[in-house]
Amino acid sequence: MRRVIKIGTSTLMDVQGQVDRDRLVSISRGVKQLMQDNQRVVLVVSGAVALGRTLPQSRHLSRSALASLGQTRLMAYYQDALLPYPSAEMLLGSDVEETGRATQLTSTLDDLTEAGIVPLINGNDATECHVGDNDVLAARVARVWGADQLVILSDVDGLYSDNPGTNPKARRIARLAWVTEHHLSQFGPGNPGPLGSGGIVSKLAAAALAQEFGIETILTSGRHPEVWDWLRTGRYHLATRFEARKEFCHADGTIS
Ligand SMILES: Nc1ncnc2c1ncn2[C@@H]1O[C@H](COP(=O)(O)OP(=O)(O)O)[C@@H](O)[C@H]1O
Ligand SMILES: N[C@@H](CCC(=O)OP(=O)(O)O)C(=O)O
Repeated sequence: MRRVIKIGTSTLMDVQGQVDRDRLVSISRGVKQLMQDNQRVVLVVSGAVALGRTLPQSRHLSRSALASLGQTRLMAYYQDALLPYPSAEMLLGSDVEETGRATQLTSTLDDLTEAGIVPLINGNDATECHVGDNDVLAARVARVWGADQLVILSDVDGLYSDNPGTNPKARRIARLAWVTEHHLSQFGPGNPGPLGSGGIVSKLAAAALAQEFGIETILTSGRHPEVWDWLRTGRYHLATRFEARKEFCHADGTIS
């Protein structure tokens, strides 16, 4: 089982904008359990900008400078928490699906995960800064690597009929077979929470990209410690499951 797991800023940080250490421990314990089950895990981790903001030198810095400042901290937190498994850092741009880059990325991810190393990926904010990048970046990595599943851990336990932060009557959608243009406009702009950046629309866009390649996406909250058991058993109690399309488009453009 190859999984790409994206962990949003809102999962790593608490409401005061500091790293939630208990949650970091719970996330890393879950990742280690998957590794012990011989599963291959690639993490796409957000939080560099938010961590950069916690530092005294951050005043007047641009978003990309904040990301560079916070990135070393972000890696240090995950690196420590994942021990004894070693981790490896990658900063990737939006061009990962270009042929030469995709081949190299796949073999790098294969080498690392075969050796029991956890790749830690973030968008390269020094050269590209797009809001909500990491949801879509995670989907691109999942496509290139041929992952079986994309998991998006956010602060919300799935896609709701409306923003659950502002509409208490919003209902969670447990399964979605097909993300369409209609969904993208229906849920747009999908206001992010106080710490996130892409909101629900970037998660839908990521799920749509994954679906195109026959990869299912699980969107749930990284705040539930039980998430890791759900991933191991395949029973997702509080989540939206974006089903993998039965018919899908291969990297060479053929449909089967
Ligand atoms: N229809 C919706 N369903 C679920 N969440 C929504 C919806 N519309 C807006 N949101 C908001 O999107 C937020 C998650 O996006 P974001 O803050 O970017 O998280 P992350 O940091 O995990 O990327 C949720 O906190 C929620 O308030
Ligand atoms: N690369 C940025 C995160 C960009 C992003 O997509 O953030 P989020 O919406 O919290 O997943 C950072 O590390 O702060």
